[in-house]
Amino acid sequence: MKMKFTKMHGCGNDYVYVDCMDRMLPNPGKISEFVSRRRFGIGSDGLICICPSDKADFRMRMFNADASEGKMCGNGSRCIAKYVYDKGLTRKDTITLETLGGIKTIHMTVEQGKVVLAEVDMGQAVVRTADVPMDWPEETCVDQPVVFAGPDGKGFTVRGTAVSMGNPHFVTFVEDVETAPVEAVGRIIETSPVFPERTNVEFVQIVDENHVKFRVWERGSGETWACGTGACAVGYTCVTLGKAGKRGEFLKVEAKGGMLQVRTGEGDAMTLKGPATTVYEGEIELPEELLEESLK
Ligand SMILES: N[C@H](CCC[C@H](N)C(=O)O)C(=O)O
Repeated sequence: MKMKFTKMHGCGNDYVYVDCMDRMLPNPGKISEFVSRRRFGIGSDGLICICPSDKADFRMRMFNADASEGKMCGNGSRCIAKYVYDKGLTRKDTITLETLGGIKTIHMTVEQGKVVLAEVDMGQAVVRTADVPMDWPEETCVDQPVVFAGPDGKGFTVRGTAVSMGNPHFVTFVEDVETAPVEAVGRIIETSPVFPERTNVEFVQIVDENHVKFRVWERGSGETWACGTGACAVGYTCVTLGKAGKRGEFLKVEAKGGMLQVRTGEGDAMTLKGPATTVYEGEIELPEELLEESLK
């Protein structure tokens, strides 16, 4: 089967986008794993399917590079807005998007007929550990020392905050993101039994009161160059702990691949703003085995 796709990214968080308005892909998780391979595939952080919805204008299904399905994707939502507007699937410059993490509203900035910037109402940041989910004795884990098991079996402590943005995040502060042990520590935290559904992990450096930098280890995809839900978890944590930013104002949250802006509003309602970029369109032949597996 040949699959048409569009390669898009938000601050370097790149996905393969497929129009599934008429028909959902068979075995999308496996296709995500296949196309995501950096050297043997198209190369991406995962696969995003644009589907019809009976609750919103469109529906997003997003798959990580390891085939697992994600509940919400901030950068993906912005790119979907660009996709549907630029391709004429909608004429509205504000759309609603159904995700496994709830219905999100996206406002677009259009220049010369194309979307250049999109702002997403990301919903509420939630710190109840039962909702993250996190296996933790307290109702919340805000700036708490958490013990994880190292590869040698010995425990080590990371101070952090567990936040759900529809998907789980663990936010920790570091002196310098360049030298932060993103892969070594990120992988351990991602797969620790402390997070029964695994977690995304953000390493944050304060630059000044209006600007922070972060690197992210994503559940199911490894280190990515940006993460929209992660940026919101970072923005929320910075404002709540008084480390940077002000409630009701945008904070610059800089990812490895570019600048995102995050606002923590009334009732912890989060807003994410940033660019969305189309790289190229293509067509790929999918091996029959991939598709056959879906019939089992
Ligand atoms: N990159 C995405 C999040 C992917 C989430 C995924 N890694 C998971 O929670 O399983 C974002 O922009 O929000």
